[in-house]
Amino acid sequence: MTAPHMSSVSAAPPTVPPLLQVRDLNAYYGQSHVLHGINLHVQPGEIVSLIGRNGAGKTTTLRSIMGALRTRTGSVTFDGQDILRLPSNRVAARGLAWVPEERAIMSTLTVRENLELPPARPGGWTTERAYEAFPVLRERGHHPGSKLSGGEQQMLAIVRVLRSAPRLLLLDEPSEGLAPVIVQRIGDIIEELRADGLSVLLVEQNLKFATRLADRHYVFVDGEIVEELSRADAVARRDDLLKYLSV
Ligand SMILES: Nc1ncnc2c1ncn2[C@@H]1O[C@H](COP(=O)(O)OP(=O)(O)OP(=O)(O)O)[C@@H](O)[C@H]1O
Repeated sequence: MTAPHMSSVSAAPPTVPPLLQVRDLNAYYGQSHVLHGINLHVQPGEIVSLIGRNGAGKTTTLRSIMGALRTRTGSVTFDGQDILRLPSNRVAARGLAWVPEERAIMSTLTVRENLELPPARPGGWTTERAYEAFPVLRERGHHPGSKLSGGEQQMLAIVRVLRSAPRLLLLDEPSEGLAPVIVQRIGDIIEELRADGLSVLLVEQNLKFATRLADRHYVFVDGEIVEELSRADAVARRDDLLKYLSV
């Protein structure tokens, strides 16, 4: 592997202000310093991926942005407003929605109850729209969340947060452990969301999925970003990226 370096992204510099801007983010679990000066941004309507092997700091970055991890320093702005000091419920109220790796659905509630529980906002997804996107959820409407397959749980976890009409969706490994046909369908929905103007920050270890969807990629190694790649760079440097992901 070549020495880590920041490659220049071939896309033109952004002409509109970023929707999300993270500057010099450092995060800690107790005495353990796990993020070391993370700088990244997401433009309106952009899909950006965070890639890197297990433990590189991708999930911690999402948790830090959402305010689920409070022990961090630096700057996080959303639509030009500082959100670093806000509790996570107020971060969500600004228009960020997070689907964690463990798919936060209510296991004892039915699919329909899961869909109807989050507060609805104007422009947010209705239950009918969720059923149109993933018809299997309509078939499973009366089943408890605990009885769903992994793919069905992932679909439900994504559509239930869309009820709040977020402007930025943070997805943590949405393809993990799912059959290729389900991964394909989730990718289709993410592309539809982007077409509707939603921005997405995507943590992925599935390079095929990440390179299909993302406009730009940040490569994480040991709590730092060592590369920023455009869509074209990521395709051309696929073998290097696979090395970053291998254990
Ligand atoms: N709750 C925690 N307490 C202490 N250390 C943690 C905790 N969660 C994560 N870590 C450590 O922080 C570092 C970054 O982990 P993080 O989960 O952000 O990595 P990741 O790139 O998302 O990988 P993964 O795909 O395994 O989640 C790792 O060294 C991990 O062991």
